[in-house]
Amino acid sequence: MSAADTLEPDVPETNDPVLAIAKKDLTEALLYLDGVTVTFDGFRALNALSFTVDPGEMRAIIGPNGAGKTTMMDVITGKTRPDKGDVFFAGGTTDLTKLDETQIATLGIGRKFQKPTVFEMHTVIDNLRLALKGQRGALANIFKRETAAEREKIDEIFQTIKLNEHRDRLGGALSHGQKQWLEIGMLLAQDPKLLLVDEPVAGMTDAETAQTAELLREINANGHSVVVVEHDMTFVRDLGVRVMCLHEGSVLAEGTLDQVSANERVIEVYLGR
Ligand SMILES: Nc1ncnc2c1ncn2[C@@H]1O[C@H](COP(=O)(O)OP(=O)(O)OP(=O)(O)O)[C@@H](O)[C@H]1O
Repeated sequence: MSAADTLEPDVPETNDPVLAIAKKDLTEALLYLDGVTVTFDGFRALNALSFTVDPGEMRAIIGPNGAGKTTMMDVITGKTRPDKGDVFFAGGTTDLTKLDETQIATLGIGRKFQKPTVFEMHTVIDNLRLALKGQRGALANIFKRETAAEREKIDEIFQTIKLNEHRDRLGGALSHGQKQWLEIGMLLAQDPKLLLVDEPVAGMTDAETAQTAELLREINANGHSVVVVEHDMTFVRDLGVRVMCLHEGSVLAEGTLDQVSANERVIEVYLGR
């Protein structure tokens, strides 16, 4: 199915609820995965995976090890090509499976990997400067005077990630949690429409975990859509968002955390373990 086929305006009305949802979501969704299958040596890491993320939505994704969560992020960011299926962005206008990783990042999809990767030998503020100027590349750029707009943007990010008092410390001197927040700030410098965040609170203290939930809620309230993969259920509860449980490469359950946690299959394959 091509994007052009799917967006054909004269698609006849359908009584099939799945098709009806697909039709509605293609024009309204920020992200739309449709029947995405990824096979590694005959093993299906993703199995006809379909879901949507609305503009401005934050979605939590849970599921047992090997459920396909990382592979799903790899497909969205262009690292892995699906064998089958479509991945549309921005109301179905863009088929991400036709783009490479750089093009997808440029479209406004930012990804935070599990481990922090800040520049340890640079100050916190220089890390943000580098992220802001990333498009222009050269490391030497951080020594050039920033524009008023860049300064304003950096101040805005510091407000959000709450590291203002650590501006002049080296990245490497921050705590694990602070490094994670700095890296999220570095992604915000690129103004992503959609932020993919992989297990952000792994290794964090309880206080850092609670602060991370607050940070992501604020980022979401500022208009960024967020997809966050996480195993920590206290954190997922703090996020207070729609939850999707993946299992064997497909959606096993979707709804509020209470609804998903009460699902017998979710308890059997994941929560009850
Ligand atoms: N490059 C690869 N080659 C072969 N198999 C792979 C590859 N990448 C992932 N897999 C397999 O695909 C399945 C899904 O892996 P994936 O990493 O997406 O799961 P996950 O839900 O992110 O798990 P976790 O919670 O442990 O991170 C696993 O069985 C994994 O071993």
